[in-house]
Amino acid sequence: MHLYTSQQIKAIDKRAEQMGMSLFALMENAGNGIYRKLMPLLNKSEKVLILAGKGNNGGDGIVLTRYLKNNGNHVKLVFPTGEPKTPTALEHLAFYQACGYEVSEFSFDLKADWVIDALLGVGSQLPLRENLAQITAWINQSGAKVAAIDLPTGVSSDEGDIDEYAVQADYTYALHGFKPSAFLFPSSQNYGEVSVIDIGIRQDSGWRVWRDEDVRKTLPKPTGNTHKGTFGTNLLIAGSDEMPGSAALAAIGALRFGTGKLTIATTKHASTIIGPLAPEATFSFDVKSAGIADQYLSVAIGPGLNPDDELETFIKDLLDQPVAIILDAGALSQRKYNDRQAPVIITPHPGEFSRLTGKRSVEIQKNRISFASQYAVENGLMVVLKGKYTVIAYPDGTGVINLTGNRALSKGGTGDTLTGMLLASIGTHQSIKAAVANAVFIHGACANDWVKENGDQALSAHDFDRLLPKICRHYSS
Ligand SMILES: NC(=O)C1=CN([C@@H]2O[C@H](COP(=O)(O)OP(=O)(O)OC[C@H]3O[C@@H](n4cnc5c(N)ncnc54)[C@H](O)[C@@H]3O)[C@@H](O)[C@H]2O)[C@H](O)CC1
Ligand SMILES: [K+]
Repeated sequence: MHLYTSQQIKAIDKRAEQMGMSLFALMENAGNGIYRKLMPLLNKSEKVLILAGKGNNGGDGIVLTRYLKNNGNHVKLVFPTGEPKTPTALEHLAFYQACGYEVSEFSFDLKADWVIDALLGVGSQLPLRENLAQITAWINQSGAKVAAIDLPTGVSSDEGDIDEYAVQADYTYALHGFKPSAFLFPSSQNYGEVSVIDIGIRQDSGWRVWRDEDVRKTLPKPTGNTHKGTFGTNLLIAGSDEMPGSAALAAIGALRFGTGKLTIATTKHASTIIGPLAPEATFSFDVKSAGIADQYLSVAIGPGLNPDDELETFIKDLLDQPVAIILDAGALSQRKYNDRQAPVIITPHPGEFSRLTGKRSVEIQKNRISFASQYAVENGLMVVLKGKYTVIAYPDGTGVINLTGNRALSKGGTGDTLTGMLLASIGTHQSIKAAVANAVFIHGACANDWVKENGDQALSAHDFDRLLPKICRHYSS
């Protein structure tokens, strides 16, 4: 479940060849792997049309055709843009023909139940040239089920850009690993259901998808030997007279995700509203940044706070303290993060990230992974870039993509709950990377559980109060 850019794939192919694994063998593994995934979906009576391009993506299509023919499926191989040009695709074509199999003429009158898009892969450069746009437009209106090899033709590999006539796939078989565009916008919408095909090379990417098994492996198990002080005291600086609820929602997230002791720094008025919703918390009405590290294990600041000069000065001083800090909402602004040893985590949604970086939200959505990673590395912090496919970028250049969550989360207050969960999480986990990824994963998993029985529009952030106990139990048992 790793991610690779087109450049990385090219380097991997080269290295594999130097190590003795030929491109011919990799292409064989690719075509065979796709065949195995596709077989259970295909009905023997269905007609399959393989559209192969001139590069190695077309070569994968040639191998797939051979396996389908060997199996007795109704399958035609066509080269709508001309015969293959790369040496490896030509070698596979020669073997295909030596097996006694033929290449058919392409025509817009061909009919099929399945179209396999083997036109362009990671070697593609947008926009579509020559007659390709005509062919992809024909695929999209053919009414056939469409499976794309590696990526849908007309979709960029590493960015969210798509050609106007990009293939709209039902299934995409990504080779060796996901390409970034599977999790970017609008490109991800062209992929359909994506799965990764193992082509026999070791996985070595610094970026991957955070999966169920990662959560089960890293989520702390109850040891029976803990007390309220085991995980230290967490400090939540949140809530104002006008926005007391944000602090309450963050407190629910923290308390339900493992905080042993929680102190909330807020206004007296806000405390009267927060108190009944989070009676376990204690309050501080005059918090000072000096000495915070001696009293608290970690600090989250921002939900329900107004971004003003006073807050900015406070945060600057806070950043000098050797304590883990989570910055959200009102605490997110453009600033310098001088060399700090203790971790900083920022949790912007694309609009907030746009304010931090000066980049437009559409550009951010097209490049969520690379922009988040660049910001994390340059500033030495962790970025949780929220939204569908939340990106978690670590300061060492690695990162993970989270796939849990759904539309139900697009509600005010759910982000506050996540901030509280992150605050609790970094106190209970051994690894801070896993702490952040698990909080994001479980937060999304709560929303997934919610929509099993409820309307997505009906989720409110305070529902996490009862969703979290169930979902935590599910992943820690
Ligand atoms: N390690 C792996 O993952 C392996 C993947 N394989 C497959 O190989 C392709 C990449 O092959 P490559 O030959 O580099 O590129 P393409 O097949 O994507 O196409 C290049 C071909 O297309 C022309 N072209 C590019 N852009 C356009 C455009 N916009 N319009 C028209 N024509 C275009 C270009 O000029 C070239 O002629 C990868 O995706 C996998 O499918 C290997 O099989 C095994 C190892
Ligand atoms: K393709």
